[in-house]
Amino acid sequence: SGTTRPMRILHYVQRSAKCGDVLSVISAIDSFCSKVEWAMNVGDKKGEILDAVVLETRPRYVLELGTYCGYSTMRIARLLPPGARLITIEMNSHYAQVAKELFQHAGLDAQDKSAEKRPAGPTCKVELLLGSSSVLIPQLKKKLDIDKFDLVFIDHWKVSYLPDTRLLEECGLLKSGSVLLADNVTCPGAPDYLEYVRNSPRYRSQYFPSQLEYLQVEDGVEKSVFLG
Ligand SMILES: CCCNc1ncnc2c1ncn2[C@@H]1O[C@H](/C=C/CNC(=O)c2cc(-c3ccc(F)cc3)cc(O)c2O)[C@H](C)[C@H]1O
Ligand SMILES: [Mg+2]
Repeated sequence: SGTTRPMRILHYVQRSAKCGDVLSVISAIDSFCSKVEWAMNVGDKKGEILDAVVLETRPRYVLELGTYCGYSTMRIARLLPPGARLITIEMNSHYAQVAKELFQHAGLDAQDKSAEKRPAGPTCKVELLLGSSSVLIPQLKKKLDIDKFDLVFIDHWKVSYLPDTRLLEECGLLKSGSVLLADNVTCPGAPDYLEYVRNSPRYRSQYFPSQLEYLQVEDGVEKSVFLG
């Protein structure tokens, strides 16, 4: 069988992005996906909103739901100070593998946390967990010694945004001031999630209009601050 789209992205990056240069990997993915083959990365326009929220939040503990090829993982990781931890959850082993190889090319010290033997304590910034968020979220406190997340980037299946947000609340993984940033709240849309964060007294929500990655279609991201 042929190659997959994530593999074609990886091969393009390996051929055309500078090793160890995360910015050149990010721009190589954006040029491939705007000129050769569309892919569902958050992209450069919404990516700038993501960057601004990361810089404004200065998070020490970040969670990403839906790694896919790791494009947004790299956008976030490059802006984190040493000592910060970025946990990204991906249920598809092929996508997780491609993301890991992209992290390697970018020179991001990423660890596959699903590997049994792992060095004590966080030795690296990006921790890629293979599995479903609904299974892994309840295990994060115990397995990774994480108490609360300062920032959560939500970009997995759109029907899972709301149940996983409720799960994060129930597992006590959000503190007053925690920021949720959700991609695609307009296209493809996450109507039940939007209704929840915009009407719940526990969140202060704000919509950032933008465009769907690599296209002239309207999309946007929703930033919701948990009020405790
Ligand atoms: C238990 C399940 C939940 N738990 C989970 N636990 C762990 N990993 C999970 C879970 N659920 C999903 N994943 C992983 O996350 C990724 C999934 C990402 C999904 N993203 C979209 O669907 C999208 C669509 C469009 C779009 C726009 C316009 C169009 F015309 C077409 C497409 C644009 C966009 O920016 C988009 O992000 C990855 C593929 C998948 O394996
Ligand atoms: Mg998305």
